Amino acid sequence: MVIFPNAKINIGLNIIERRADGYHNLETVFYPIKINDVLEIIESDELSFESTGLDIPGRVEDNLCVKAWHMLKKDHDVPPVKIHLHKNIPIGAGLGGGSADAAFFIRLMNETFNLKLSVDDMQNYARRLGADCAFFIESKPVFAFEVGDEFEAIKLDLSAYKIVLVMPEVHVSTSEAYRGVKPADVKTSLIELIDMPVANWRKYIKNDFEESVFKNHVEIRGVKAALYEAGALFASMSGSGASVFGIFNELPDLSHLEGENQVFYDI
Ligand SMILES: C[C@](O)(CO)[C@H](O)COP(=O)(O)OP(=O)(O)OC[C@H]1O[C@@H](n2ccc(N)nc2=O)[C@H](O)[C@@H]1O
Ligand SMILES: Nc1ncnc2c1ncn2[C@@H]1O[C@H](COP(=O)(O)OP(=O)(O)OP(=O)(O)O)[C@@H](O)[C@H]1O
Repeated sequence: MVIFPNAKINIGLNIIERRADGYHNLETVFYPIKINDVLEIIESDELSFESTGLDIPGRVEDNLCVKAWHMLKKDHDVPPVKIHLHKNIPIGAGLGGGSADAAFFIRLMNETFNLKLSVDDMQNYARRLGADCAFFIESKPVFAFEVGDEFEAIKLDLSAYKIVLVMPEVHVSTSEAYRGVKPADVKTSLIELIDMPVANWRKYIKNDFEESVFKNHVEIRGVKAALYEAGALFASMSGSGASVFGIFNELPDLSHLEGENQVFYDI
């Protein structure tokens, strides 16, 4: 069976406090976008993993799909599978690609082997693999809090707009990005701000990672400025970077950015 894990963007990201376990409490809005990997599992005699498309750094045994299989195997009588992942979602982009693969792998195993896991069960498994992972079980727009794995549904529909994403030739490590931020409480929660018209977001909605990440990677700041110059109503880095998205009324011409960056139109 084949499934198509999708990426996310973060619309606003407030890092509120550092926790005793080293993680951070935050608030953000996760919004699913149409950049997809392709993930297939076939029942087999032994567990195997192969990938095509973008190179995935790290060892196969650390791939989140493989980790997800071992985690499920502990609690359920599931057979070995041959896993094929075609990787399209840029890595180190703040798009949650690895987390999406893991969550969609859990969904695929649940369906294929009739594990009868509820959405809650699957989210609980997903949270064990990464803070971002649980969102991808349903992959619907949500306001997220705690470490980014508790949710409140929101009615955010950006389908009337054109979303464009620019991925510079830079990778940003998530843990390094967290180390660069000084957590602070917020005056008005993002769950209220997100209800404003998109054209007002620029004034009020921010991503706390931008300040420190832009300091180390000026080219990312340049991409954000270029999106506003091209007419974006709102532009922001996603998650801990390096990708930057823009929300437009009409598709912009970003051919001047295409040389040094990968540009995804209408995602
Ligand atoms: C930046 C975001 O993408 C925003 O949505 C996420 O917070 C990152 O989520 P993720 O990649 O699933 O994160 P994990 O794989 O769980 O953790 C990677 C590293 O990020 C840091 N981390 C992550 C999430 C969080 N709420 N606080 C943290 O401090 C920790 O240092 C952790 O070691
Ligand atoms: N299936 C996978 N796809 C991509 N990376 C994976 C996968 N499994 C494990 N990883 C590891 O996770 C690291 C980061 O992956 P990912 O693409 O999720 O990062 P990101 O774009 O920064 O996302 P996030 O929004 O979660 O910060 C990679 O460097 C890789 O070593």
